[in-house]
Amino acid sequence: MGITVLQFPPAGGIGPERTDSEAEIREYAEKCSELWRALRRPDVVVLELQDDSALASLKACLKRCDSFFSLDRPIKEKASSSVPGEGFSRPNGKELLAFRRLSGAYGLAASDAQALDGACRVLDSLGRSVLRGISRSAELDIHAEQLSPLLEDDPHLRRRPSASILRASCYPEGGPAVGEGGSLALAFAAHHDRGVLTLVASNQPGGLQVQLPPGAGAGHGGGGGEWADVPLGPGRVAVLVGFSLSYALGGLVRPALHRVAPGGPRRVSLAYELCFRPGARIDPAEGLREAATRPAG
Ligand SMILES: O=C(O)CCC(=O)C(=O)O
Ligand SMILES: [Fe+2]
Repeated sequence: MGITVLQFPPAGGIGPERTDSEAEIREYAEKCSELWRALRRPDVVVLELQDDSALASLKACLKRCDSFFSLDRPIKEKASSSVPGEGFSRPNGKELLAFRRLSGAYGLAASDAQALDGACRVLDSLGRSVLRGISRSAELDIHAEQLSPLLEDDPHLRRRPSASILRASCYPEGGPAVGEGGSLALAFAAHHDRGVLTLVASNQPGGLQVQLPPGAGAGHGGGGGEWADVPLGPGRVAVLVGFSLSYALGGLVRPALHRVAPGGPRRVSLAYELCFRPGARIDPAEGLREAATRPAG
């Protein structure tokens, strides 16, 4: 396991729908295979955004979140929600602003809500293009839209809160303070996400880490339990596989164990957990029937 940095989706579009240049289609197909092979190794994929307006939305949203987290506590608490896990909260020693599209504005300033909504759109579309990309890889080769019906339709069309959620987090400098209670360490605890993919962005390069499986480290054949730094920063988005995708693809890709490294500077990040829609029927055997009967190669 390691880190693969990839320019995806390639400049100018999401795929062959947008071009009839053979060279561009070939480049896209190669990127799809690279993406799949990296996730399957398993590596963490760091996407380098080619779309300036997507890059600008994420950067701006991160800056807004940074300002929000710098406000006085009573102002932030106005954005608390009665819905568990949404709005502003302080779970386990970090500060969290969890935003579900169409769930409500959580008492946020309109411009903050707009910035979070914009980041959701960018990361949602990026997640979907990753799913389309891996489906189109020569190795997996299932229909490009096979996973799409399992995702939700635009929440604005359905007029119902999104299943996917954006978590803006602010981690304190230095990590959990000793003596403040054991639960504080949970903000920095290693975990897997349950969704399809989690897309992580931060204007700061450091902080996110993934755990290497046994044997993958730089040491003498060992390496289990070593943590690898995931290089972020403006224009970069890490793609972490969650349990739902692993299940839907019959275990062909594994969920990524990740954490935020304790002991670093104060850090603000966005993590968008792309989820299947509620009630989606996921049948890995059916979904992979064709792929499974094709000779490996
Ligand atoms: O803040 C990060 O870099 C990661 C956050 C995360 O893992 C999560 O919200 O599930
Ligand atoms: Fe996570």
